[in-house]
Amino acid sequence: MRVVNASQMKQIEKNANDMGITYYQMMENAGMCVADFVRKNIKDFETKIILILTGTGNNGGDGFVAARIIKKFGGNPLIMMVDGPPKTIDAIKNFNKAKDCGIEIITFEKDKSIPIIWGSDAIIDAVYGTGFHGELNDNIKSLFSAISDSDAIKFAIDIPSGVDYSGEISDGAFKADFTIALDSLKNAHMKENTFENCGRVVCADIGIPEECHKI
Ligand SMILES: NC(=O)C1=CN([C@@H]2O[C@H](COP(=O)(O)OP(=O)(O)OC[C@H]3O[C@@H](n4cnc5c(N)ncnc54)[C@H](OP(=O)(O)O)[C@@H]3O)[C@@H](O)[C@H]2O)[C@@H](O)CC1
Ligand SMILES: [K+]
Repeated sequence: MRVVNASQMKQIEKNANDMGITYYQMMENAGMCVADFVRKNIKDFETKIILILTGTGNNGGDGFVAARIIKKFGGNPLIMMVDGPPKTIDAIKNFNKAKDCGIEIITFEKDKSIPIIWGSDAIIDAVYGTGFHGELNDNIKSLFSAISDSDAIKFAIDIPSGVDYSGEISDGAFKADFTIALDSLKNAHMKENTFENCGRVVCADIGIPEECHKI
């Protein structure tokens, strides 16, 4: 079992990119793994509303890809941007692709968005991954609190938002039933105190060759 910190993960991704597996391709593979895992873990997948919460970084980018592939699989994705529009190049490209394939994309608004939470059968957290630091803002805390009270099945991409890669948990962090760690486990997945946030952790192969892990 491989466990890495955030800078080691960045180096592994850089090694892969240098070998020709681009960051964009890794994001595509990550979103595919998430969509496939979600499809296999939701009963009557095609009939369910799947809400994807996205942030502004590459974790959000993975979420845009997952939404597009969920739709391709015959599912019903709805994207909610909780921190504004994407800012990284690859996430912007995947935001545009999600929009172009007709997925509804809405912006989180405190109070107004809560009924959407109640109407969702599954929720995918693609707000923050290894780039998270500090504390969650109050709007996101209130959103995650409503989600914790809902019956939706909850998935986190890479790391539950509000937990940093080392395992520090900020107040109000996302509580997942499943966390899909990308390529390698991070220190956060190994800490006993993060169990309530991570739920069951699975590690997804996002196409990074074995030799890229020699760091
Ligand atoms: N590298 C790759 O090629 C691949 C990476 N992959 C994926 O990317 C993820 C890492 O992506 P990432 O580095 O873009 O960081 P991410 O976690 O999306 O968040 C950054 C944003 O959040 C913001 N922010 C942070 N804390 C905050 C706070 N408390 N409150 C508010 N905002 C806060 C932060 O702001 P800033 O720190 O710049 O001020 C920035 O805007 C990784 O986990 C995996 O899922 C895969 O696609 C495979 C290929
Ligand atoms: K996340």
